[in-house]
Amino acid sequence: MSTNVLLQLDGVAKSFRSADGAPRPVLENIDFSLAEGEIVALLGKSGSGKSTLLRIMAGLLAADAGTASYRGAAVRGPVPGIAMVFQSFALFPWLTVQQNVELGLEAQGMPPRERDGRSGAMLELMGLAGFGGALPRELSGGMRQRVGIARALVTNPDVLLMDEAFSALDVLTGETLRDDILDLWNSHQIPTKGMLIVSHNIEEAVMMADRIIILSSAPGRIRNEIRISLQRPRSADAAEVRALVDEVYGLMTARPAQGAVAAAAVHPGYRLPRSNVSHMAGVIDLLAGAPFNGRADLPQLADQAELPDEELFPTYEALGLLGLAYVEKGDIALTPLGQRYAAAEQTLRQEIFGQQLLTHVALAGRIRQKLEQEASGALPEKPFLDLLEQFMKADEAKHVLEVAIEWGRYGEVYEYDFHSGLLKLPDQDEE
Ligand SMILES: Nc1ncnc2c1ncn2[C@@H]1O[C@H](COP(=O)(O)OP(=O)(O)OP(=O)(O)O)[C@@H](O)[C@H]1O
Repeated sequence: MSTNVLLQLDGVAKSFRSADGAPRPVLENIDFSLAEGEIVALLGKSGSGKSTLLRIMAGLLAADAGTASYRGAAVRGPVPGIAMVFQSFALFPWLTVQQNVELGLEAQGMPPRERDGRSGAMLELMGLAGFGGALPRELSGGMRQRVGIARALVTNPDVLLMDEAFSALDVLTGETLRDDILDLWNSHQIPTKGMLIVSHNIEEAVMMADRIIILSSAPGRIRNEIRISLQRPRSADAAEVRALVDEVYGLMTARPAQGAVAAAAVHPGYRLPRSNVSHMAGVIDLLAGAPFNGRADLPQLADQAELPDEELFPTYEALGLLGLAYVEKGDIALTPLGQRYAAAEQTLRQEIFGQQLLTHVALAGRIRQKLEQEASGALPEKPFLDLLEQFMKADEAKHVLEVAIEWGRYGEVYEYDFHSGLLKLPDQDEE
């Protein structure tokens, strides 16, 4: 591998303002480089700043501190040699496939005939021959993302940045597209020299990357780096691949204060993981039963759970927060309380859950306390949203409150009226 550096970040930091105007650090002290010949995957929890980092690299966003450079020159805006593929495809619906693909070439001032030749060749390479005249809505999700990738690659970028490019697609379509891109890369049919991919999918990262970087959250910092020296193409079933998936699982789910001892209450502005109660109960039941009997290797559990990593990680985190299970060295195990939950019938399950929620999730405790202080036992959700917006964007605050409401209703800690948007103490009369 050549040591020519394509992208480099030195001491990069970025904050966004929260609703009350206070800066909220999202990235801190990031040193990173992407060399020629490398594919690097960036993993991290939702909100750890992966997209922000990619946008800084692409010149779409300025860092507050530190520098971003491309081939030694500071990045101060979009750079012609760097192309990006988005999860949402980001196609113009009123333009044909070919017109979408040619956008970047047009911006470069390329004459129509040359554009036509280039886009035609790229459409063919991406398996889209014959679809140039179609509109995006006439295509399947997988085909649309092929257009997104063709649009990025048609400019012959030196560096390709992919932000969860496959996660909106069904598993098989995503894997096929990923393999196609790796084929193009391995066979040098594209001139791209380096790729940086953001993913939620550990297997995808292990299958593609020469290096995996794991970001910690709030603020995002580089927490781990794993080098992978396996030849591509790799087989998902190869023992080395499985071992790496295991290792990365372990690193991703490691919490600083973990173990059988339940964690302290998380801050009221903590981004509660988006896990629903049925996923949590499902994972507990799976873990408690045979063959796991209380402890499982994470990838094995993932196989059995039939849920994608995006759903499982928040669930592991939620179970950890609530002291029902913990993750350790690539395994997940039930705590004694988690065992009790697994053995209990519904009412006791809800009681255990509610108690843990009040003890370990400060937001739930706060809601309950404020409701108890109200003569009517009811409050609008607004003050709680305002509280959360001190720590996160409005749409995230809404999601976090939704999680707290779902968990609180299950644990019978408080009620929520979807019509009035009022939080209430549980109806005592029904007991
Ligand atoms: N323009 C913005 N204004 C305010 N806050 C922002 C902005 N863009 C991102 N953030 C916040 O920065 C944090 C990191 O966001 P980012 O999208 O980079 O995370 P991510 O790791 O890519 O998350 P995900 O995996 O969910 O896509 C989040 O808390 C997000 O709300």
